[in-house]
Amino acid sequence: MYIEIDSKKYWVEQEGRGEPLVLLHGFTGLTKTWSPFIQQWSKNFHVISIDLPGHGKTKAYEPFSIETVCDDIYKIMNRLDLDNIHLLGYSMGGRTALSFACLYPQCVESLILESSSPGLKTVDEQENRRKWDEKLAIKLENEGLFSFVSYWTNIPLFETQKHLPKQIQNQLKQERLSHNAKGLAASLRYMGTGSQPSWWNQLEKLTFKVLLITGELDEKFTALNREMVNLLPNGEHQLIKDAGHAIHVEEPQIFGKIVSDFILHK
Ligand SMILES: C=C(O[C@H]1C=C[C@H](C(=O)CCC(=O)O)[C@@H](C(=O)O)[C@@H]1O)C(=O)O
Repeated sequence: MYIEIDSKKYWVEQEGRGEPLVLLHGFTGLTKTWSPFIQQWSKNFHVISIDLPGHGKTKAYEPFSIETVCDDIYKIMNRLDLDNIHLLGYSMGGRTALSFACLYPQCVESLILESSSPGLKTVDEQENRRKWDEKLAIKLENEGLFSFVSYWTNIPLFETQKHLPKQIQNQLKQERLSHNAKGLAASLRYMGTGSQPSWWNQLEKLTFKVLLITGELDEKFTALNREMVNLLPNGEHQLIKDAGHAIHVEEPQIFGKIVSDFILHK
């Protein structure tokens, strides 16, 4: 279904009954990212998946920011009459979920972050990252989606995905190719890692349960999350053996159970 927020149209999918579990995909992902888990999770939860701006069926091309997207998610929650949500985000979706949790902590029952971060600590790091994301956005606009997806699929962060069955790799590639260059470029410019606030100093204020999940082969985000968990009053970090950045793709059985058990307090 579409939910109109001001001039934007957010694509939102819902399944199941119970406590609300809101799912936010990563860069180049979409609601379909979560398809393998919906049947399992919707047995116990009211699962809500949202296409973030620049992705999937959501139509929101004017300038936005991670803060304005969080404001929109808050409005979507109100439209759906949702109270305290369990919020799960992967990578960019995790940065968005953590941003929402810092801006609207009263709305969050629990937070699950897969391979994500609170942003960059210094202004220099943010500026340098904005330049990197801008170069990527220009690459997208100049070379087109197919060329960008070929590049993106081959960045070192996703090296572990090369060991996945070809069918899974192709499915991922088709998901990335289902977008358009303009939307992904907007996402890089307006919701890139360098464009968001740093939430590092807010982590200690988050009193609800927070589960951090990283793959042991994803050294960068595992190191970041080891630092994050020490700042969270009610946090835990699960390290997934032999997995890289996209644990939900590489170890779906383990990932699906970890999320269910965490929310059900098992
Ligand atoms: C390459 C880096 O940053 C990117 C890595 C992951 C994020 C993401 O959402 C990727 C999802 C996917 O393609 O599976 C992305 C983001 O957070 O926006 C980052 O740009 C890095 O080394 O930080």
